[in-house]
Amino acid sequence: MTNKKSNKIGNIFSRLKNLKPGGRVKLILALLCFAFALYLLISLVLFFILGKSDQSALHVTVQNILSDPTNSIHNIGGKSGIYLGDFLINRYLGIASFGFVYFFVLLGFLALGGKKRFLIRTIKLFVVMMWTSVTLGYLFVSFYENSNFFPGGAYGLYYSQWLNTAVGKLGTFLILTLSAIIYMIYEFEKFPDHLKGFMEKSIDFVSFGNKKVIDFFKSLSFKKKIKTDLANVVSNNEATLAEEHDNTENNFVEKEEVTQEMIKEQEHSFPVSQNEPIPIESSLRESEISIPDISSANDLVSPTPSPGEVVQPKLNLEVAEVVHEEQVQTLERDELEDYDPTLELSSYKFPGLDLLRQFDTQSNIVTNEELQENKERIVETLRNYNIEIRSIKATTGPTITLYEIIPAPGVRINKIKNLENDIALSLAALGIRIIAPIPGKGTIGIEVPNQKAKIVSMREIIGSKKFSESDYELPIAFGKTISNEVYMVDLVKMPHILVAGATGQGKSVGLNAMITSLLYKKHPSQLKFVFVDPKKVELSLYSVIENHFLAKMEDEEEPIITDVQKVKNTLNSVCIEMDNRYDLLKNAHARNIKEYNKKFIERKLNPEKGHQFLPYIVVIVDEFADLIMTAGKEIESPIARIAQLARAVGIHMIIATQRPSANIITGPIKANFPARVAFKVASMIDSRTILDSPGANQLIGKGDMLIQTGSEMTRVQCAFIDTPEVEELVEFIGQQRSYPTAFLLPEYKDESSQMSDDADLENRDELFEEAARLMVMNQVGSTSAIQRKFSIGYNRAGRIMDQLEYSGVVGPNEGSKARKVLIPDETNLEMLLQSL
Ligand SMILES: Nc1ncnc2c1ncn2[C@@H]1O[C@H](COP(=O)(O)OP(=O)(O)OP(=O)(O)O)[C@@H](O)[C@H]1O
Repeated sequence: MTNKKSNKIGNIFSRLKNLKPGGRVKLILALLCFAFALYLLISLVLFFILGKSDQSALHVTVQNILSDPTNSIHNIGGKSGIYLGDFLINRYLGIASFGFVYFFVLLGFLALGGKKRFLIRTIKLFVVMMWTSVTLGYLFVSFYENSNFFPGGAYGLYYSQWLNTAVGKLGTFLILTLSAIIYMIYEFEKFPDHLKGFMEKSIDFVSFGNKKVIDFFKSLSFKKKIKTDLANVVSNNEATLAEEHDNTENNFVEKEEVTQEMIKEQEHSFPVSQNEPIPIESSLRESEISIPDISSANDLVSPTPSPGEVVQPKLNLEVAEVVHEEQVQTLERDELEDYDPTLELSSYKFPGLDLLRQFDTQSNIVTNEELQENKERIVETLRNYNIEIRSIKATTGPTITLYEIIPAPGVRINKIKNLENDIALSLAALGIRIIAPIPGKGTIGIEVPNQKAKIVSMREIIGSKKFSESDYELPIAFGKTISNEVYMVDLVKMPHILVAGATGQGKSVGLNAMITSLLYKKHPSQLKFVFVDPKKVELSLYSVIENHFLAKMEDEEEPIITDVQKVKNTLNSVCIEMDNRYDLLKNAHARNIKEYNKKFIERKLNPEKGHQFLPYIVVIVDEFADLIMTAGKEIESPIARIAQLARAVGIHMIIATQRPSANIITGPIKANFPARVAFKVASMIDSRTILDSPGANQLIGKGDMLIQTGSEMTRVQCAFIDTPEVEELVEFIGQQRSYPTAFLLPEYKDESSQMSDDADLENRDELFEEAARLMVMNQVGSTSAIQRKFSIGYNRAGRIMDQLEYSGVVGPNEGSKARKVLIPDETNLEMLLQSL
C-alpha cells in the first residue's frame, strides 16, 4: 500500500515535470499572486497588532528598505511589510485595504484560467473598498489625531471631508447610507451564493484542492496517464489527497462537456450514503471540501501509517444533518374539474317564455248551466233505460268534461257502455266516450265535449312548475289532462313514440309541441334531432337550428331529409351510430348512455380512445306511411332495428303517420313502439291498429288525443303551438353562436355501391370463412346468427351474408324466412373455400 502511495506521488511530480511552457508560466504567476496575497495579509494584520512598536519604521521609504540593513522591526513582513501597512492603511484606503488581499487572490485565479466574472468582481471589490474607506474616514475623524493608524486612510479622510463641505454632515451620512442600501438591495439575493463561493475558493486555495488548479491541470496534456490512475484509485477506494486530484482530473477527462456550473449543481444535489460505495463524482466532491481520505466513507478508522508512507492530516468528517421531509396524510392531486359538455357553447341562452303566445283562457270556461244541463241529460237518458245512478260528479277539462257516475247496485256495466250512442244523441254532441269502469276508481266515466274548447297554450305548459322543475332526461310535455294537470313523459322511458291521426286533427301541432318541450329543456350539446319529412313542409322550419340541434350525414346537404333514398341512408347511418355507441359503452363498461356520459363527465374515459360525450339523438319521422309505401322493408328494417336496440345508447324515435293501417304499422313496428299517441282517426279499425282498442275514432279533433303508455290510456288536450311561434323559437336559437356543423352521423354506403364491394370476393371479410362454417354447421342462413356469434354490427353481418350468397354458400334472401344453405357439409365447404 505504501508503495502504491509513493507511486502516486511520483506520478504527480512527473506530471509537473511534463508541464508545457505556457502552463508553467501560468502556474508560476498564480503562485506569485497567492504568495503575495498571503504576504500582504500577514503584513496588514501585523501592522495593526505591532504598529505601535514599529513606530520608528513608519518613516521607511522605498529607497531605504534595501539600503538600510538594520533590523529593529517586529513585523515579520519586514520593512516592506511595515511600508505596505503604512502606505495602504494610513496613506491610502485604511482598513478597506484588506480588499487588496482578495484582489491578489482573484489575480491568482485569473492566471489559472478563472476568467469568469473577474472584472465584475474586481469592480465590485473596489467600490466596496472605496465606500468603506470614505465611511470610516467620516466616522472615525478623531482617530486621525490621536492614533498611529487611520481607519479610512488618507483617502477616506480626504473624500469624507470633501463630502462634508459639499453636502454637510447630514448629506454625507445620507449619501453613504443610501449607497449602502442600494448596494445591499442589488446584492442581497446573491449574497449567500457569493459568500459560499468565496468560502469555497478560500478552502480550495488553502487545501490545494482548488478547482482552478484542477482546471489548470485539466488543460494540460497528460490525460491518458491520469485515466489509468483513476482506475486504480476507484478500485482501491483508498485515495490520498493527491489521488483525489487524479480522480477529479480523470472525471473531467471523461466528461469534458461538464461545466463548472454543473459541477456546482451536483455538489448541491449529490446524495450521501454510508452503505454504498462512493461514486467517482462523490470522491470529487469530498476532495473539494478537503476530506482527503475518501475511503473513510466505508472505513472511518485510518490505518496506522507505516514508515515511508505519506501521513495525511487527520480531518474531521462533518456529517450533514439528515433532513426529514414533511409528510402529508393524503396525496393531494390537482383534480381535473368535471368535463362540461356545454362549455363550447357556454354562451347559449335557453329560449324564454316570451317567445310563446299567451291565449285568452278566461272566455272558454265551461259554465254551470252547461254542466247542469249535461248532467240532467245523462241522468235522464240512463233512466230511460232503467239505469239508476247513486251519484254523479263532473270534472271539467280544457276540451271535455268527465262525468263520473256510480250506478245503483245491480246495474250491469256493459249496459251503460252500450248506451254510448244514445247518450251522444241525447246530448247532441260528438266525441262522447264511455269508460266503464275507470281503471282503479270503481266509477263509470262519461266524457262529454265542452261547448267551447279551451286552447291549451304551449306557454302555459312550458311555464308550468311541473315542467320547469322536471328532472326528466328528455321531457316531453303533451298538454293537459281532463283534470287540468300538465301531462308529460320522459322520452327516455317511452322509449319511442308512435303517433297517428287523420289529417287535420293536430298531429303536426303535436309533433311541434314535443320538439318544443325538448328545445326548451336541452342544451345543443345534449340533444340532436334527425328530421325526416317526406312531405317537405312540416319540419322545414327547423333547418335554421341545423348547427345547434340537428344531426345529418356528412355528405348530406339538406338538414331535413326528404328524399326517400336519403332517408334510407340516414336511418342506416343512425344504425351504424347505434352500433358504434354500443362499442363505446362496452369499452367503458357502462350499461346505458347516462352511465357512460357520467363517466365521461367525470373524466374517467379517455377521449384519445374514441370516447366522447354522447348527445341524445331523437329521430323524428313525419309521414311514415309515405316512406313505407315507397321504400317498404328498406325503411322498416332500420326503423325496427333502432326501435329494438337504440334505447340504451340514447337514440329515440318519434314516428308519425296519417294512415294507421295494418300494412303501415306492421308487427315489428308495433312491437317496438309501446308508447302510442292517437289523434282523432277515421275509423274504429284505425283506432284498434294504433291503440289496440277503440276510442281514437271518438275524439273531437283539434289536438284532442289519447296517449297510451303500457296499459294506461290518458285523454289529453294537446298543447297548441302555431307556426309563427315555432319560427320565432328556432330563430332565437338559430341566431346564437353554433357549432361549425351539424352533428355528423357516420358514413353509410348505399347498398347499390356496396354490392360491388360485397360481390368482390377478393376483398372478403376476415370473418367470411368462419361465418361460412357456421352457416354450414347450422344449415341455417341467418344474418343475426352471424351478428350474435361474432359480436358484430348488422351492416357487417349483412355484407358477409352477401359475400356468402355470391360465393354460393347460401341461397338468396327469402324475406322473413332464413336463407337456404347450399353446401351440405364441411368437406364440401373446405373444397369450395380452397377454390375461391
Ligand atoms: N292542440 C291544438 N289545440 C287547438 N287547435 C289545434 C290543436 N292542434 C291542432 N289544432 C287545429 O287543427 C289544425 C290542424 O292541425 P295540424 O296541422 O296539426 O293537423 P295535422 O294532423 O298535422 O294535419 P295534416 O296531417 O294534414 O298536416 C290546426 O291548424 C289548428 O287550428
